[in-house]
Amino acid sequence: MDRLVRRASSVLGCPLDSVEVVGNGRMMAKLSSMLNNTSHPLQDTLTALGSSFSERLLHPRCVKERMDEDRAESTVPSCVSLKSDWSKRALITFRSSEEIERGEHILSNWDQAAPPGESSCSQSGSRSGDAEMKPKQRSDLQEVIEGHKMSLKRRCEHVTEGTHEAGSGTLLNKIYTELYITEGQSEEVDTQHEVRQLERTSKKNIQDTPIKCQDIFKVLSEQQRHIRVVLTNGVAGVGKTFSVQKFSLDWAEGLENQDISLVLPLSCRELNLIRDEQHSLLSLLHVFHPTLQKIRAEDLTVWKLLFIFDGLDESRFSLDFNNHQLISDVTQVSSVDLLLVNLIQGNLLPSALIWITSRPAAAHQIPPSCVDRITEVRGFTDSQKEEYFRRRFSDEDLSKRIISHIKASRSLHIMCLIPVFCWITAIVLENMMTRDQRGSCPKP
Ligand SMILES: Nc1ncnc2c1ncn2[C@@H]1O[C@H](COP(=O)(O)OP(=O)(O)OP(=O)(O)O)[C@@H](O)[C@H]1O
Repeated sequence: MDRLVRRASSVLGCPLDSVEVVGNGRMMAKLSSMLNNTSHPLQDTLTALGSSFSERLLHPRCVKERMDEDRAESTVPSCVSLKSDWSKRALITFRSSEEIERGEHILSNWDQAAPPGESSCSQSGSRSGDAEMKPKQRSDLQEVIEGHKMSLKRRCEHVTEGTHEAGSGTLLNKIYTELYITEGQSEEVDTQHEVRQLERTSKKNIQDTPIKCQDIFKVLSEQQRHIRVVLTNGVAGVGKTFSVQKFSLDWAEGLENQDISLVLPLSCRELNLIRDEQHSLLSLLHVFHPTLQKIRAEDLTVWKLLFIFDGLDESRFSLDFNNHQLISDVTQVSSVDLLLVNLIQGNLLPSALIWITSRPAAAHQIPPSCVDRITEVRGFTDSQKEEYFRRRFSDEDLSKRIISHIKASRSLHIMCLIPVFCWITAIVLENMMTRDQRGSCPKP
């Protein structure tokens, strides 16, 4: 760190005892190695971190002016903060997650630009203590991510349907059938008979924009901005939890959304169990994802996280988005509903992605101003229904018979729009068609 201070003081043109650099450990290691690289001045890289940042930090004259200005205003700027003996020391702080993230990004690009096998440290001929820490830290973090992926894979690869014991069920990938999901949602309140409602839902509207489950956080057109919060609606049994499970499994298996560092599913029903407890966001993660015990508060601010709150309709929390205490520190202990509100509003971990699933009647709990994309799980199209039964039964003849039986019954065919009805139908018809009960098979 001394070495870093010495180099910073010479680049900033300030006396040695007037500079102190504090911040995220990984960032420090990076800065340290940059400073050792004389061919890559600090100014260039820090300038890229943003104008307000660079104005305050970079130009020695600005630093001096800011020191005087800030002393006069006695306010603490976002990047250069003052200690009580400010007249003597400039404290350079990487405080907000955005600054750190932007810095990390730029610095890692810079790392990649270096000739292979030639780190900034090796160019200077020596390694600082901080820089030596870096690979170790990085591999520790990578280990945590890999451990979490393995644990999530174990949790998601088997599905439990009906009254099966948890974990005893079938492989998700064997029975998972693609669902029809659209961007936006149907707004009208339906007063029709349920079967009629389903019939109408099953007819595709030309204005519906289909979206794949794995793409819900992707910017898909030029008009769209960064998608931080996604709210997915869908009626009972339509496949919201299955979608969450498939999304998580694909991530854990390294197939989709690999730009996300950690996918963190949290079932609202399970969150209810700690409704009366006090937690910090960090301790809450430790409770539901014990493999993450090793992660530290600063890791949460630099990683790209995705929190999934599945089944908002089952939540017993009262989420008050208008009148609440502000929480921005992942170690601050508070009630769980406060943590949820601050996370969803972006006060806590502003760069974290949030996915909430809900039955339509409960979705209004999230203010539209917090939501960047609404999607709706609509169930199975006709071809997806058939695909479902083909996947479910390895006996091709049986699946053919079941499909033609369903097609022959208008109401059964319509009801199979909802996957849970497909499951019930599959169980009942398999039982009737495979046992010697053909005579009692329900007539279409
Ligand atoms: N994509 C799918 N592929 C195969 N089966 C599915 C799929 N989606 C749902 N199912 C079947 O439907 C059942 C209900 O699905 P799921 O639990 O995901 O519904 P949900 O929308 O979360 O319902 P709820 O609102 O009641 O929680 C599953 O147990 C499974 O049998």
